[in-house]
Amino acid sequence: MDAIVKNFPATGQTDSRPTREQAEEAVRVLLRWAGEDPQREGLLDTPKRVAAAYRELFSGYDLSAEEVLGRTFEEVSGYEDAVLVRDIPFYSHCEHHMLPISGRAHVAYLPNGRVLGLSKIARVVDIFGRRLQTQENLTAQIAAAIEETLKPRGVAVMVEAEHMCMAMRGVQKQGSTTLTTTFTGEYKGNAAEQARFLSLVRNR
Ligand SMILES: Nc1nc2c(ncn2[C@@H]2O[C@H](COP(=O)(O)OP(=O)(O)OP(=O)(O)O)[C@@H](O)[C@H]2O)c(=O)[nH]1
Ligand SMILES: [Zn+2]
Repeated sequence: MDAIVKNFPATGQTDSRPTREQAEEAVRVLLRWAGEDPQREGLLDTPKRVAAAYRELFSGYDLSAEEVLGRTFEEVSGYEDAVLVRDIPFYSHCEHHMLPISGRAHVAYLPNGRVLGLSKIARVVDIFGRRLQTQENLTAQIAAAIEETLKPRGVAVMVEAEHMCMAMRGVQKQGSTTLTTTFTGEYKGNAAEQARFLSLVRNR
């Protein structure tokens, strides 16, 4: 849990960040490492583009899930059954190879008098997705962020994803997906609630 909390809210270390020029130089080194000539015309602007793309792909370090989830609604007319947002698409990058992970997250919670704006759940998936991740940590961080800010009766998160480090290289198994789940509160140890979550996710 410590690792989860440490990564939350944000870990944007702007003080120790290299300059854009240093980042671009690092891209030139990797281009040479790949066997390319960074001075080739088609590659001249590539370091600049890659540095900019990195700011976008890893923008989750500059965002705080706590801030995004801070606004909750209390007027819910006594609604207390599960709220499920399923099929939230996301891209992330594995922390082992820095290669893409693409998948879908399904997030449910049991309200405790307060609910979240639905888009905020998808935003939280993006905040943690746009960091270097393992799928296990991504799943646990989404659950922990909702648990700690909304304090619902329980949270259920399922992530299904394909890892390019397993598809494009290494063991080269295209199309295999990894499934991870985290359950907190009333979902934890409650097989019936978990089964209901899984069937809501699965039944179209
Ligand atoms: N648990 C977990 N493992 C991951 C995730 N993303 C990638 N991996 C795995 O991390 C492992 C890293 O293994 P290492 O043996 O250190 O690295 P490697 O030699 O590049 O491994 P191979 O991919 O088997 O070639 C691999 O088995 C990857 O499939 C993830 O989200 N969760
Ligand atoms: Zn990997």
